[in-house]
Amino acid sequence: MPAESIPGRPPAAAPAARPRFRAEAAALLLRAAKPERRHLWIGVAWLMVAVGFEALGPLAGKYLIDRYLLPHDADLPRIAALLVGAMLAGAVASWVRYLQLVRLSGVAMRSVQRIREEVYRHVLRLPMAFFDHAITGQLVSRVTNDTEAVKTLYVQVLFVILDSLILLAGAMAAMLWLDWRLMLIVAALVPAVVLIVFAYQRLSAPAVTRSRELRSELNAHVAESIGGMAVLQAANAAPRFRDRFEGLNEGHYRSRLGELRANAWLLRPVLDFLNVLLLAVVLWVFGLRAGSASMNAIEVGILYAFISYIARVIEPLIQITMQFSQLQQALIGASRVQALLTEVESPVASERGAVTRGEIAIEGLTFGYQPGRPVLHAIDLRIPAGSFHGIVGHTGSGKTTLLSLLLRFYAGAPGHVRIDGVPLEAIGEDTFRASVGMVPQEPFLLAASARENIAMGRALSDAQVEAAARAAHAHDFIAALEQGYDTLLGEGGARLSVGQKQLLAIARALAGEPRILFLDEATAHIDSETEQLVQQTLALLRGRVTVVAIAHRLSTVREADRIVVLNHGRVAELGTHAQLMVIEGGLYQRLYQLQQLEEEDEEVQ
Ligand SMILES: Nc1ncnc2c1ncn2[C@@H]1O[C@H](COP(=O)(O)OP(=O)(O)OP(=O)(O)O)[C@@H](O)[C@H]1O
Repeated sequence: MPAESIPGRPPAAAPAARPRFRAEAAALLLRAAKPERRHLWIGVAWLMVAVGFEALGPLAGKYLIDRYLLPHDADLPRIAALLVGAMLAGAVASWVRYLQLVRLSGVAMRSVQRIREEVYRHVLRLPMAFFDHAITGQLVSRVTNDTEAVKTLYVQVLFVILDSLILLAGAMAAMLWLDWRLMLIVAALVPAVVLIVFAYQRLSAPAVTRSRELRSELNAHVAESIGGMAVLQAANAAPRFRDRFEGLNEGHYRSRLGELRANAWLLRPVLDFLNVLLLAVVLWVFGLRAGSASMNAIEVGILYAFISYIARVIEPLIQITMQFSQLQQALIGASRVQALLTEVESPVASERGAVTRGEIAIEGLTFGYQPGRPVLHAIDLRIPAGSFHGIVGHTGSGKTTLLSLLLRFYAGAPGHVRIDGVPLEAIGEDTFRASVGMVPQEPFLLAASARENIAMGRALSDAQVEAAARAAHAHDFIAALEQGYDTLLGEGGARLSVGQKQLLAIARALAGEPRILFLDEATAHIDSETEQLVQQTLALLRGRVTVVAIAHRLSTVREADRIVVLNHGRVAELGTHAQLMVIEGGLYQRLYQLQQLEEEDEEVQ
């Protein structure tokens, strides 16, 4: 099978090339270092001091040649003082460079830290609709790799460029002072370098963008393969996944190579050639002057200084051009981070409303994931505080969608759901989440201890955690683990059976002492005996907690105060088990009879 044939994965978004994103990315990079202004200035000051000390070397050399060597003036104490002075200047320059590096690296690291936190906080506030389309590996890549762009910018790009510019300015000023005509010849280098950089950018930009995208796709592919390893192996899909990985990896290698080629052809060699050319021109000019007999002893010192300075002009220019590749990468990384940051967060509700009793009123609720394709149609439902409601219906009838709306995971039509008379969207986020518990269809467990999984970061005492586990009938199996509540459960709770994970998820929801509890197929994976225990738990909550439970297994909701039967997104039937069972040819009755037949079949087998 060809490498690109695994379906279901959209290509990585590529906002990087658009100028608006570039400008925003640059703004993001600058914003990251804003609180560090003081450190930035101190770092730049150290940089200038270091460059100043470094510039003294050639001047000392020129002075030595002109003043002592050519006139054969063997004033040893003075020569020694000059040499010691030059060495001291070098030592001071090295020390100040160290101070500068520490200061500026600190700025860069803290900026990365800040941006990474900002991105992660933002991801936590994104609406669930975003995650319907997001690809985990790519998101991870944004938060970890792309935020590093900031470090590259500050440690490598800006300061190398700044450093080089200061060196360049220093060297040019010194040359201007020594001989302005020669300085003009050297200055001709600058437009040549600008041209080279321009050509480099044109050549390498597509490769840089592509390699970033492919790296993020590689991450996504690895994350997806590891997440679905059991299915992947069982479906013998490993060869196809391997082929796709190798295809991506090959693409990544090629785009990196394209980038390196542009680097290797354009930057260093061309600039090195210019260096040689320039030296030749300067020597030629000196040669002409010697020929016209206007050269005197002083000019030899100037020649020495010039040759030293040309190296000092070429090196910063090479450094500056080399940084453009890094700058390119930094901007592309930053524009990907910026694209994520511009995703609209879930609206923050005011802190006015609160859940007091737990009464839910739904009126005319219509909702669809895509415009014009409703999944729920004009739902009307009153769920009194403290009651137990079951939701049943065929696969795809909209049960989870209804629960997701009640949980505020999606912004449904505002004003159609009220809790205790307050519109859902007006209840403060913290109050809402503290009052509403949820047991999801797929129990999600952290790679942490059983205790941490129940507490989920809430300040709960050991006694509260244990009480919740007992109520959910999870205490016995947790206590039987080798370190009881402190046993690490492995990634995704890999150490537990699916049924045990469900019980733990129920314990977690109960530990928050919610006013309203939503369960989405919480009994799907537990045996009948444990299911009865869960039913007892739910019965105990009656009157205190409003329970809304989706169940495929109808026995779970048999005792509910009312059962809502959904059919193609509409409430088809509503009533107690007994009331629904007498609707001749009714949906519930049929579902119930079918399930009983299935159970009988299982018993016979
Ligand atoms: N995130 C989503 N984006 C787009 N469509 C969705 C999304 N989630 C569900 N749907 C669609 O909405 C409809 C109702 O799905 P929902 O998950 O609510 O059904 P359900 O009754 O809970 O099914 P099940 O019993 O299988 O869990 C389905 O047609 C489904 O394809």
